[in-house]
Amino acid sequence: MKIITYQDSSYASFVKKLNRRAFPEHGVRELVSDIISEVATKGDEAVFTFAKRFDGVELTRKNLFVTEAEFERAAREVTAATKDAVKRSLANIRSFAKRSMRKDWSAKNAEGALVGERFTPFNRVGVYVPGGKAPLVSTALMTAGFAQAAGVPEIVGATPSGPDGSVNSALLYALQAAGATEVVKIGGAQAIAALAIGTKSIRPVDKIVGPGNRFVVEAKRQLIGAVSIDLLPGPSEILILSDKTGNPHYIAADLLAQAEHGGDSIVGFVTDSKALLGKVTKAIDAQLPTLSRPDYIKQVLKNGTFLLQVKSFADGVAIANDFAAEHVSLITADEEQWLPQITTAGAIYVGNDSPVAVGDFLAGPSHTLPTGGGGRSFSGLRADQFQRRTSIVRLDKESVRKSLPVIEEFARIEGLDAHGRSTAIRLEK
Ligand SMILES: NC(=O)c1ccc[n+]([C@@H]2O[C@H](COP(=O)([O-])OP(=O)(O)OC[C@H]3O[C@@H](n4cnc5c(N)ncnc54)[C@H](O)[C@@H]3O)[C@@H](O)[C@H]2O)c1
Ligand SMILES: [Zn+2]
Repeated sequence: MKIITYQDSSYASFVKKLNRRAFPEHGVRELVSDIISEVATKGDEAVFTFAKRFDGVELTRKNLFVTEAEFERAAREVTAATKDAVKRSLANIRSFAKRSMRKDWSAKNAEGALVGERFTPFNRVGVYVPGGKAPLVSTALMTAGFAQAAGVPEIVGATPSGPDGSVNSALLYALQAAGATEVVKIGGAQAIAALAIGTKSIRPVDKIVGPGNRFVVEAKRQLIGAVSIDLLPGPSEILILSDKTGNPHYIAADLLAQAEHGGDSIVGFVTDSKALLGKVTKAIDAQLPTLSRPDYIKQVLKNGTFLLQVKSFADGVAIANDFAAEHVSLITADEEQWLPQITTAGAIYVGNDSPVAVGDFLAGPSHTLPTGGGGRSFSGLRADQFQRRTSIVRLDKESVRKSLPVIEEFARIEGLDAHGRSTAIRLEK
């Protein structure tokens, strides 16, 4: 853990680095580009080769997709408690999704033409569910669940299988409950490429959503155009910003929960209270031995964790906006003042009693959120991202008459006679 205060000489340069931009890593960019070319030229065969190389599984056209029998077995194996948890989480997702969906509208413009927007669900989307480090059952709900709520008829789940070709039962159950109509047992950049470009066995999709490791994220970035995507959600992260009213035990617990994601996760704590910083440090040490993924946690504590003492709470807010964290926890006596000022976070958890874990699993908004500084330009996954928007325009003679002088002027400036003519002709007897 890096502990830094505003009085340290390294403070300024450390804070400057927190203002990040997500750039693709050099080696990853080339590797992913090669994987995409292979899938584009060799199709299924390339997919099978990479599945063997990276996931150690022998795939063929026969076992590439989850079968009906596998879905049935999963539903038998899953406990009633799991089914109930999935059901309750999906209920919150659906009601959240319903509210954030965009609705058709129409209105008259200044010339009296009818203009409006119509929203229709995408026909076929791919939902990537990471499978490398943990069976992310909740991620299946937090992606496919929104596509389902938006009325997408074909939802293709993709998740890497284990070396024996199986997929975790709870994950399969959740995917099906959240509306997946097919599940293909592949992961990594090759899965994204296959979904975007299509192979003999895998029909291409129109849009790909969902988080993943650096290979998955980079593949989504490179394939924009072939498909649209949601955002580039990479390794999970948290920034907890607290004044002296923060509960150190709760804060430590949230930091450790985030560290549990392992890998390149980033965990930050920012406070203007020296006393709280000391208490949080102690609480982390006290809680750590009681947790079950010590290796992942220790790795993140070593490489991706910082505790920062700022001079004023306003400095902390500025840092939070620069850092643009996936999750921000805001704990302050003056919520009314500070909450509106945090504008780049994927999600904000407010107050001592709002664990990020509840947002991960149950609250309603998708936990698929921008990371790596992406929060400055992207928002988290929402139901309206599964709606295609089409604008609609209808004129009558009267609105054509009122529009004509403006059309003719633009036609003249741009040298596009036929444009002017196509409008004027409608007023001829
Ligand atoms: N931001 C969010 O909303 C959010 C939500 C959930 C998970 N996540 C993140 O998603 C990530 C999941 O990563 P994961 O690794 O567990 O699962 P993953 O499914 O994303 O990646 C596993 C796949 O990567 C490929 N791969 C592995 N090593 C490779 C290599 N050396 N070269 C090329 N390809 C390789 C393999 O094909 C494998 O199938 C984590 O970082 C987690 O924090 C983010
Ligand atoms: Zn989490």
